[in-house]
Amino acid sequence: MAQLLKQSVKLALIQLACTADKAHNLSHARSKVLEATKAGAKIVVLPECFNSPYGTKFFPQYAETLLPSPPTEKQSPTFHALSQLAKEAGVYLVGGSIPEREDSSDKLFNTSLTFGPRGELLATHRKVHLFDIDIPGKIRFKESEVLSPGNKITIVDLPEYGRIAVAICYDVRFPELAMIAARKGAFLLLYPGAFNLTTGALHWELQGRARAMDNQVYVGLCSPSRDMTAEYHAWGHSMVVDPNAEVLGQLDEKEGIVMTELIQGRIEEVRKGIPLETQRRFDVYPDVSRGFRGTE
Ligand SMILES: NC(=O)CC(=O)C(=O)O
Repeated sequence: MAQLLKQSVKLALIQLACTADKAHNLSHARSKVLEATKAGAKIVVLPECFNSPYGTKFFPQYAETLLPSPPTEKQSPTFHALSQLAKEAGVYLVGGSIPEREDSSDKLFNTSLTFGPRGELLATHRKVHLFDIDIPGKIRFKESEVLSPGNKITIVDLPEYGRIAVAICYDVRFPELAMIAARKGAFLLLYPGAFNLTTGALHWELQGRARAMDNQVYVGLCSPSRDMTAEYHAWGHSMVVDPNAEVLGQLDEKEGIVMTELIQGRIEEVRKGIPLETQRRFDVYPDVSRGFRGTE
């Protein structure tokens, strides 16, 4: 039987120090991506909102227009910078996320662009679940005050390696999305994300490990580093989890790169030991995702 990951591959998560200076963020991201690829990474991930501060008041100011695709350099300098960088480095680049403005509707989205090694755009994911929380005395954040949600699950085929899924931050809290991607054959679920000091300590690692454990796939969570002078304090702790829910690598709150080898055959090994796939009882829960098995 074909293995989900066609060959072992090095994954790098760049926990970038993100500032209010977009041009600086882009050139800094470039140097870190090149550092990771020189060390052998073939799939590289940037954090959520890597080229702007994270906050509803910043989204309109930093938003770029991505449609019609490809946008002009003026409409989206980030699109062009990421495309050129993926090509220069010869890697699959999951470009974190950026605030996007859809010109036709004037709606804003939190959007992730994935490029292939020839600089070609492979996928666009608009954050499906907006980060709306209110924990008294701790944190109130309402993305929906300015953002609109995306409406699709994003699965990307990397011909040499297999299938990955890309979603953004709060999306990780919704197991349905991860489950469907895994049933469709993804070997890796990637979440550019920016949890905070309240939810990060409680749920960041738990969410990553839970999605890996439930689905027996690799999971990567990629955060900005923490800046206590910024308005939003990111949790950091970018991490890679293996299909047995073991943490393969995790940073602290400072800037850095998590480099991990994803091993061909590991998913199948874990699934052989704990064969959830063949033990599911669709007769007991026929409405749950039976139709999502297979590769289409
Ligand atoms: N920033 C997010 O989208 C999500 C988050 O911080 C959380 O779920 O907690």
